[in-house]
Amino acid sequence: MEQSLPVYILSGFLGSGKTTLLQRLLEHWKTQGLRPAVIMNELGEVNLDGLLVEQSVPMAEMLGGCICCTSRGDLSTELTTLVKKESPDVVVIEATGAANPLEIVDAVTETSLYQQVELKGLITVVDAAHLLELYRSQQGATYRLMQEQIRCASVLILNKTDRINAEEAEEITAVLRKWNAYAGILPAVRCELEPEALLGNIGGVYTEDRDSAEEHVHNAQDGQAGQVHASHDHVMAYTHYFKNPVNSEEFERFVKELPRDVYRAKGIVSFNDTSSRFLFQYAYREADFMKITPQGEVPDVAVFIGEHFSSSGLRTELLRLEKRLPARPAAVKRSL
Ligand SMILES: Nc1nc2c(ncn2[C@@H]2O[C@H](COP(=O)(O)OP(=O)(O)OP(=O)(O)O)[C@@H](O)[C@H]2O)c(=O)[nH]1
Repeated sequence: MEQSLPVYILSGFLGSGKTTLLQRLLEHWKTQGLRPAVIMNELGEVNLDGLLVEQSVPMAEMLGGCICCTSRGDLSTELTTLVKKESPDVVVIEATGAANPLEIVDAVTETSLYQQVELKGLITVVDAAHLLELYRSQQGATYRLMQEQIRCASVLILNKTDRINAEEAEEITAVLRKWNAYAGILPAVRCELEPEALLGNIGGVYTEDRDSAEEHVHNAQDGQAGQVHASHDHVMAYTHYFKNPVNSEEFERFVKELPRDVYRAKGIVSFNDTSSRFLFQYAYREADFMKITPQGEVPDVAVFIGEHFSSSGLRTELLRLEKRLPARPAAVKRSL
């Protein structure tokens, strides 16, 4: 009998470390002589994470929206096309951090009705510090979405443990165990794990609360609270294309001072005071800048993802940094 194609879903909140893990998994499969392929979904209009994946890896991109919100058929079609065109040995679907994984599970299982694909597991990456903060405040749509991503995982990576202490690690591990009694919990920094240990730890995909999820979806359609599908309809993305380079220090300050409801940002920028271009990352109030020489034509662009933030406010600031708007007048002190 023809062997079925293993498919993994990578889930986890925005900026938790999914792409970091994806890079490790791809590396692992390639050293085993396998041909992995990726389906990447981004809320912004450009695939910046894709730049971090080696060009030889076949990739299908679904940009500008969340796969769990577009029709399931779209993902199913992408998967079918990718399999036919590239004949991979393994496929990873990296969902936007705002996606509800159960919808993606559905799309993959739908594909397996007419293709030899087998959903091997749903890996959820958790930002330990971010979850801990939300758990302590116990509210908000982000909290509910994280909870959902954790509940249906077949293995959980408790990532960014460098940002919490041992007691906090114990506290958050107990929370994960409470929400998901079945999945293995693997603590990590930068998703540094033995891929064998990770893949070996994957049980089946836990969809036992599928019925209650369906119920929630219907509730969402009825406009009631506590929805699953609509759990992230508050999430928005703003994509900014730069026409001019900006000053590196001013830009770093801008990133550092991003409003709190922007919880993820990333982009490629050219500075007028450095020779190289930079890939910048911002996740849960931590920023990272990395020199980059992108292959092919890649514009200078930044994507901001968050809840109900003012995209026009960000745009104005960025235009100022680019000197496309006059600088803000210095605050005038009132003299008595
Ligand atoms: N401190 C710390 N930072 C990390 C760790 N793992 C990843 N990061 C950083 O967190 C940022 C986001 O990591 P990604 O792997 O891009 O996260 P993601 O989940 O793919 O992000 P989205 O695709 O936007 O949802 C990057 O700047 C990483 O370098 C970790 O264990 N500790």
